[in-house]
Amino acid sequence: MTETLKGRVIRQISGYYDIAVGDQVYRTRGRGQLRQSKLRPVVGDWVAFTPTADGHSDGSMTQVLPRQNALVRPPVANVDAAILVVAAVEPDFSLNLLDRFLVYLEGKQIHASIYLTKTDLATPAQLAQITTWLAGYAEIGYASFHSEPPFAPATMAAVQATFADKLTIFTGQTGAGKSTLLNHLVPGLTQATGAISKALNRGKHTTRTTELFMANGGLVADTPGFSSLSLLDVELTELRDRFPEFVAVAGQCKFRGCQHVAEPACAVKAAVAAGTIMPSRYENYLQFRSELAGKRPVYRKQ
Ligand SMILES: Nc1nc2c(ncn2[C@@H]2O[C@H](COP(=O)(O)OP(=O)(O)OP(=O)(O)O)[C@@H](O)[C@H]2O)c(=O)[nH]1
Ligand SMILES: [Zn+2]
Repeated sequence: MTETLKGRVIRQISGYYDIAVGDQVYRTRGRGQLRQSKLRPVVGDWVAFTPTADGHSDGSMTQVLPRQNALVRPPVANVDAAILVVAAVEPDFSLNLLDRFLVYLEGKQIHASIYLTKTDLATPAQLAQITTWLAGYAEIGYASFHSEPPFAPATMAAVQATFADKLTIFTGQTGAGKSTLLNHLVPGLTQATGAISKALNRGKHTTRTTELFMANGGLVADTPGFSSLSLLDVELTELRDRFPEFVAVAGQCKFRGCQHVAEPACAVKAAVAAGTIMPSRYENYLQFRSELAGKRPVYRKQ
């Protein structure tokens, strides 16, 4: 009788699931009752499985354990942390897009850190403006990193130090520099990816999805394919809860259900007027609200 082990799906490829238990990786297939259950395993899932006697090939996965959270595009479960990669220029820095990503991640109970790329391409004036903004985000609780010149060892070490015992995703706009940054943070990552694809590609069609990499005692994932259109996945009345600095003062609003829009004696509006909440955050809140109000309730049917 083989024992049942618990591990974490780090890669899904051509019908196989690679499961990490510490540093050891087991290749498994989903089995009977798992196939019947509706819950399909994704990377990041904690699962139960029985390895074969040699421990390395064709074990069977029997159970997907409950998830703490799950991203849909791309599918990743049990995400602890996110590094939101934003470029200073090319593509242009956008507070609106930054807030959109943060709102999305807050919905998954993920408080992101921000990494500013392409500092070498920005003018000193642009950099000064952006770092002032980022100081405002740090006060909300969104720490940020940036490096001049790019990828300085001290900055890389500071980011790597956040990885331990966590699953961290790298997300952000296409072209912001996620993959480039990850290659600096996880040396050998490109080669490892190539080696895995080659080992599995026995002349058959190979499907690859997001993959988790072991780094500094944790797991990291690149997440390509995020579209800004899909980021506002929230009910209109719940949007306010995704702005931590609003939540922090909302207890002082006169009305319990205050949406911080037209209500009198609103502590959020008072804080914006006093300069303790960034005006751009409040403006983006209002803009997201009007976008959500204009949406047809396609998700509310069931
Ligand atoms: N000058 C400069 N170029 C950079 C920097 N970071 C990334 N790039 C370049 O920006 C381009 C896009 O970088 P990627 O790492 O592919 O961006 P990505 O976010 O992974 O993009 P997607 O895979 O499309 O989501 C590449 O040509 C990189 O070489 C930087 O700090 N400075
Ligand atoms: Zn209010």
